[in-house]
Amino acid sequence: MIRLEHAKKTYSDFQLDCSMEIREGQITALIGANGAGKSTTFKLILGLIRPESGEVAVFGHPVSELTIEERQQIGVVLSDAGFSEYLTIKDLLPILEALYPVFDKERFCNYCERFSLPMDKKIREFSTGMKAKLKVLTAICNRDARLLILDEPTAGLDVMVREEILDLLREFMIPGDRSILISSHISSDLEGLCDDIYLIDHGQIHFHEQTDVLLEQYGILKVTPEQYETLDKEWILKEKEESYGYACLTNQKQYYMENWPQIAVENGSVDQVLMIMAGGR
Ligand SMILES: Nc1ncnc2c1ncn2[C@@H]1O[C@H](COP(=O)(O)OP(=O)(O)OP(=O)(O)O)[C@@H](O)[C@H]1O
Repeated sequence: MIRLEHAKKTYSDFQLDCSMEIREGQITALIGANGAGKSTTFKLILGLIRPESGEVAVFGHPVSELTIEERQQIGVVLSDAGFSEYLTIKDLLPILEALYPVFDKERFCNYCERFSLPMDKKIREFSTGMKAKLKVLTAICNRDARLLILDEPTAGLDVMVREEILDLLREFMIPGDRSILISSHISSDLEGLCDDIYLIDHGQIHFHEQTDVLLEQYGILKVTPEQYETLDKEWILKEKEESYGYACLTNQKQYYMENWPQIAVENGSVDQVLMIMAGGR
C-alpha cells in the first residue's frame, strides 16, 4: 500500500532517510521519540512535502500521481491539525459532507452517539480525549477509506479512551484488504494492535520486525560480567551495561534458554526491546 525507499528530507538540523513498507491487511506502527521524524515521514507519504531524493509510493505509484479517487481512499489524522474550535459537530456535518463526497454521515452520527460526543457543544469545550475521538471518527467515516494514516492519534489520552480508539481501528480492519499506518512515541500503546513495527531514531529506521516474531523470539538476557564472558554472542543484537552486568537483546531467546538455563531471560516487551535497540551498543 505504501513504500518508501530512502526517502530523504533535510531541515537545518535534521535529516530524514526513511525506507519502509506498509502492506495490505496489516497495521504498521512507526515508533520514535519526540523529534525522531514520524510526522516528517507522514507528510512525505501524504505529499505535503516532497522528498529531495528516493521514492515515496502509495497504492503502487508516486504520491504526486495519485488520482482524486485514490486520495479519497486515504483517511488521515495529523497530530498538528484539527477542527475549528468554534464549531460544534452539528456545524461540522455539512462541511464534512461538502468536503468529502464519500463521507458516511449516518455512521459518523452513530459513532458520535456511541462515543458520547455531543452534537451541540463547541469543540473548544471538548476534552483532549473527545477531540482525539472526533479526529479518528472523521478519518474512518470516509466510506471509501482503505488506508488510514494516523499520526499519534492516542497522544495524551487515558487508558480507557485509548482502548476505545484502538477498538475502532480493529473494527476498521475487519474487511481484510485495508491497512493502517499509525505512529506513537509510546510503544506499549501499539503492542496489542500492530502486525509490524518500525522504530525511527534521528531520522533513520533503526529496527523493523513483525510484532509476533518480536514477542515470540526476542528476549533480554540479564547476565553478570562472568556469565557474559561465557555467552555465545552470535545471536546478541545489542547490549547495554547495567548495574548487575549486561542486558543483552537477542532474537533467539529459546537458544539461550536451552543452552544457558542459569541465565535470567525476560520476554521482550516492545518497549524494552526498542529501548535497548535505541540505546545499546
Ligand atoms: N518545517 C520544518 N522546518 C524545520 N525543521 C523541521 C520542520 N518540520 C520538522 N522539523 C524538524 O524535524 C525533526 C523531526 O520532526 P518531526 O515532527 O518529524 O518529529 P516527530 O517524530 O513527529 O516528533 P513528535 O513526536 O514530537 O511529534 C525535528 O527536529 C523538527 O524540529
